[in-house]
Amino acid sequence: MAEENSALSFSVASVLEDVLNQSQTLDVDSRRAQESAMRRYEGAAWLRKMVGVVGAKDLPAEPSEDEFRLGLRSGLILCNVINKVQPGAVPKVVESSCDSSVVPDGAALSAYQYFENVRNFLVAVEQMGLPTFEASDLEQGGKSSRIVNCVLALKSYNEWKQMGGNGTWKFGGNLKASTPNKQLIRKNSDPFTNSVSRTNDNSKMHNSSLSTLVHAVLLDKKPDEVPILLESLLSKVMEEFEHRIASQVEMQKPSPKSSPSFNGNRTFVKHTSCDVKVEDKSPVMVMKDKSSRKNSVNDEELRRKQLRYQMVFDDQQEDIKALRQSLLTTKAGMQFMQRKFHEDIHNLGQHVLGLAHAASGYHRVLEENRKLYNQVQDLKGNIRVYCRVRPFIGRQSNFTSTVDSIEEGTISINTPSKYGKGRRSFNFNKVFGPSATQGEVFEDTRPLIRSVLDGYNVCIFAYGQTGSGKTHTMTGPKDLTEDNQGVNYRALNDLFFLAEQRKGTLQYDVSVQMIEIYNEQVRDLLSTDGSTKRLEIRNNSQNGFNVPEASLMRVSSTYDVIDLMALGHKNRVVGATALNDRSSRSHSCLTVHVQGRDLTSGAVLRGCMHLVDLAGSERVDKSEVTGDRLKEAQHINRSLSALGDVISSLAQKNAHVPYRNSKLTQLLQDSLGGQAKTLMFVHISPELDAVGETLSTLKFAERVASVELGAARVNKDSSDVKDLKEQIANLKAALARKEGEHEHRPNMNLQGVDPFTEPKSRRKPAGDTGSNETSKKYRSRQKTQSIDIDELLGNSPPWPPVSSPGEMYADDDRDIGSSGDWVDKVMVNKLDGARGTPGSWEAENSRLSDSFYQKYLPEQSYNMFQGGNGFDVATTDDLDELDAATSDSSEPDLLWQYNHSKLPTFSNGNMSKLNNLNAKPIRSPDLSNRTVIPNMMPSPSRKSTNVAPQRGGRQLAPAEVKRKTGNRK
Ligand SMILES: Nc1ncnc2c1ncn2[C@@H]1O[C@H](COP(=O)(O)OP(=O)(O)OP(=O)(O)O)[C@@H](O)[C@H]1O
Repeated sequence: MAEENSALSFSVASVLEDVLNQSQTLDVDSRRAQESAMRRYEGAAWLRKMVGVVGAKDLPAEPSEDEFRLGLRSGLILCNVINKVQPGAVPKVVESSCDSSVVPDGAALSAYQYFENVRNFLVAVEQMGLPTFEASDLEQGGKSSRIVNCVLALKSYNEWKQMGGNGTWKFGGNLKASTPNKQLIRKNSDPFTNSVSRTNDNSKMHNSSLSTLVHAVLLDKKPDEVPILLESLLSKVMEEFEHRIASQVEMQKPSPKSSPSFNGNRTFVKHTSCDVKVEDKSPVMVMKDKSSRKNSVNDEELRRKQLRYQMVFDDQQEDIKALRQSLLTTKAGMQFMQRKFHEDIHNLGQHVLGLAHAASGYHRVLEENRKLYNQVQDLKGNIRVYCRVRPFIGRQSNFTSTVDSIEEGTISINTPSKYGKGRRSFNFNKVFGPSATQGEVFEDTRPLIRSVLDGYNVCIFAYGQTGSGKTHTMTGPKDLTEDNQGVNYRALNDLFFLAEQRKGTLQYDVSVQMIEIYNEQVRDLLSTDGSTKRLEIRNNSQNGFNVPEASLMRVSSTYDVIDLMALGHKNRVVGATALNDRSSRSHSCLTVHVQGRDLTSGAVLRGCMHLVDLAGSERVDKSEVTGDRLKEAQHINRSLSALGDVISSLAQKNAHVPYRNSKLTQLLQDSLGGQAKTLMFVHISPELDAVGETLSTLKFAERVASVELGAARVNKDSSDVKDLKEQIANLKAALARKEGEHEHRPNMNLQGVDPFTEPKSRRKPAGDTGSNETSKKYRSRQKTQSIDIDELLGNSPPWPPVSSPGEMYADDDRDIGSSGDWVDKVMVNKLDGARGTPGSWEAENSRLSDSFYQKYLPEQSYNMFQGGNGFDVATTDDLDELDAATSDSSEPDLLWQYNHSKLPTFSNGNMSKLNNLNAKPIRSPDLSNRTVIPNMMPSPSRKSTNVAPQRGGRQLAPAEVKRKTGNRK
């Protein structure tokens, strides 16, 4: 409403203004007419003055335009006047012959005459440089103002001339006075005009300029004109006002022209509707219309802008559409990519899983390979070699080690320039670093212990330079605890543990011996009297293992072993050198005999194990030994050198192996080149100054590792085979007696008689064993009916040795054979008992032969001895295979024995045996039917049950051991 009021008040002011402007326009026109008349009158007056009233009788004093034009039409007045101003300007003036009044409108003169005067006048005027006019201007409708202007210019010229004609004549009249707009412009200083202009400039000035405008309009008006003018003005105002009101009302209505979408600006609409009326408006209205036009232009511009915006908007819509489309496409693409990505990730995951699987498989395969490698080694019968690095001891902890790295089975040694600077790697079955515990070291040895119980021969020996830790590994340190016990204690402990576990099915007897080889003499470390008897090493026909003829002590618990070993270690020669304050000056060997009886089948398993702690090789310049120590060192080095020779020839597969060159190699003969399971612990010292010894030790160990053993065989006799063996032994004994009687000699040389137990190479030369001492013992044993078959055969010193458990206890005069441990003796005793009349060889032989042939020759023994194709007797090899299948050995050992029996190509010279074996059934039903041996040939197990247990099985109290032994150190 306020807006409407303001629009209304504006309209009143502008209406009034418009009215005043209109009246002003009228006023200007009248003034213009007045001015023109005035100039005309001035011209007419001057002309009349110049030519006289008579001469200018056709020209009234205040002529109208027509009168002025007609009065001058003949040209006479003009020519006469100009000749007065400029004499001779028109040389000849055609005068009128008659009174012009008679001929109205100059018709009395001919047109030609008039024209000549006019023309002459115009030429003269032009020549004078005065403004001219057209001759036609003198005619009706011509522009009289131009004629007036020319006359006034002539007048001015005349006046200038009369004034003296000084300077340049300049006409002050307005040559273009006929142009009203110019005149209006020239009159811009007029308050009215200013008012309009200001109104145009600023509508706020309307009210103030209005009074000025009215004042200006009325200023020069006569008093009697004012009421009429005001009346007209007011009526105009009212009329315009009503018109504006109507327009306002019209504007209130929605205009069909106005676009609803185009901001609905009413002012714009109003001005648009007024556009057509601009020409009819007052000056104020014209200004308003101009404003409207301007608004219209703005409107157009806006419309164009709107169109542009619309186009831009449309374009943007299109773009948005396109963007949306591309967004959708991108989204779909992204989803596709995402799916693809997930698929790829999944595939990648699968691939990684596959790889991980493959990797774990690869590791499994590696592990498997390692196992297989060991198995192949086992199949090849190689000696296992474990390497152990001694830690720095005492104050050596900061010393640099020669050991560069240790990885599973590989040890790398940094070699100084002297040995070809760089690194040298050695591969063994296992390498134990300086931090390896006694328990860890034993863990990898355990399967071999189990093998002993399963009837295998085992040899574990420690090799290395002096002070490298051999005794530590095999026995332990000086201050022994359960944790730092060495292999010997742990092995025996395990044996008892396993024996205990198996006691429901197998009954084990365990006996130990302990010897040392000191200065090339075999000495009994468990001798009760502390003597240093020289003993021999010989083959035990029971298990085919070279064993010493030393005291055989039955043990039934770990405590027994601890006591006995304490005794043995006391007896062992130990001396201080520059390299080791407790240097072992001898090779020591703890031999463990195990005999297990199957409680149901009666089969007997015999295992034998050497646990050898070698004396250390030493450079005497380093060990700084003299006297006895030097002599010991020389013996030690010589025997180790002999061991090296044996290893070399075994590695080179020489036909001849020099076992007999030393007691040590004799002892280890079956362990190195036989059918035992052998493990060597090679020890090295970490010190830099020992690197030479370390390298040669490791090279030696590598060589040992390459030595191929014969296939390990289980020492198991079934009841039948055992009985057969007993029969054979009896036959041998009978034969020997017979021959002895025949030759009247008590000792017989039966060399080459026993094809089963004694290889030719191992037999001693005739006469070598028949020492007086032995003969005496033999004779004394005869009294107690306790003899050894080998003793009987006379080709070796008596076995078991004189320092048997029976002899260990001087007050116990028991029969060695009565313990039932060793079959040979049991058999002999049995035979003796059965024989009734000792020495009756014929009768005995006849009885044995009868018995033997009745039982076996027709079916078995004949074939067995003759190699015929009759009854298939299970040979030792058959039994080995059977054992392999039934033994509760640890897996590697089972594989060992199984593969050895199955894959003869890896074993030496067993092909023919295995071929036979494969052709035969493993266990013949007939054989099982024939395993029962008549009463006259009781099995050792039965025999043993008849024999009262002796003190050999009792645990030896340390005090008792001490009492019975002397300390040689
Ligand atoms: N693995 C080990 N951990 C701790 N100490 C060790 C280890 N091996 C050896 N020793 C110590 O090193 C020293 C020498 O060891 P040890 O007597 O066993 O050597 P050796 O090879 O038997 O020497 P030798 O040949 O002269 O008899 C001993 O004091 C021993 O306790």
